[in-house]
Amino acid sequence: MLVLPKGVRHIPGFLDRSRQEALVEAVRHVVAEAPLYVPEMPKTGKPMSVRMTNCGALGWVTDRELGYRYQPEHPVSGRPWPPMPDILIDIWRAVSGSDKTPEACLINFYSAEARMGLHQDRDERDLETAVVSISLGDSCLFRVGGRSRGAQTVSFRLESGDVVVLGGEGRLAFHGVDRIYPNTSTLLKNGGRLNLTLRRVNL
Ligand SMILES: O=C(O)CCC(=O)C(=O)O
Ligand SMILES: [Fe+2]
Repeated sequence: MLVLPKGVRHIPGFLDRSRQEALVEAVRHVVAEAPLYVPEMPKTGKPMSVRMTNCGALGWVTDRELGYRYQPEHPVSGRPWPPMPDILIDIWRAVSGSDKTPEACLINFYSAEARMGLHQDRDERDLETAVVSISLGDSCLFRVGGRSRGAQTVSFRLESGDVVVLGGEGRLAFHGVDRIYPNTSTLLKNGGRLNLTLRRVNL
């Protein structure tokens, strides 16, 4: 049996197909207002392999000059992020264990070749409230470990409709996406994987 690090919760199949479809529709509206863009790593300017956008009051962005941060506007269009759809707030209420409302939803789009290296989510002022992560579309191999980079990690598949909660001792767990499994879902017409992470940013 797979033992997850303390505070890391995997909820397989949390969203049924019709809620997944509703969420994809909501993401389409967000992306129409706030297009996916290619984020750059701090200092090197190396492009990340995922494309990103956000909804909610604040969005997580990165570029060479200013690095990782939250800001209220899209870095390319300069416009405010679209509001957070109610369906996301409902999911947050159901699983986050927090009375506060999420301020940020980062939307990551992974094509077949995209990955995300092992990292901690620590650009928030609030490092206590859980991070809630929703997977849609193609499956991926997700890896999660402890609070130090060198700690042992476990890997498992995330499928469309799964939710992962990083809370409590798991809030600062290192995690990443090692690979996408192409053509494993029919949810997104053109394939790929969407990941939505809901976060509280300010205390
Ligand atoms: O795609 C995922 O499942 C994880 C995304 C992630 O870790 C992040 O956006 O910080
Ligand atoms: Fe993360």
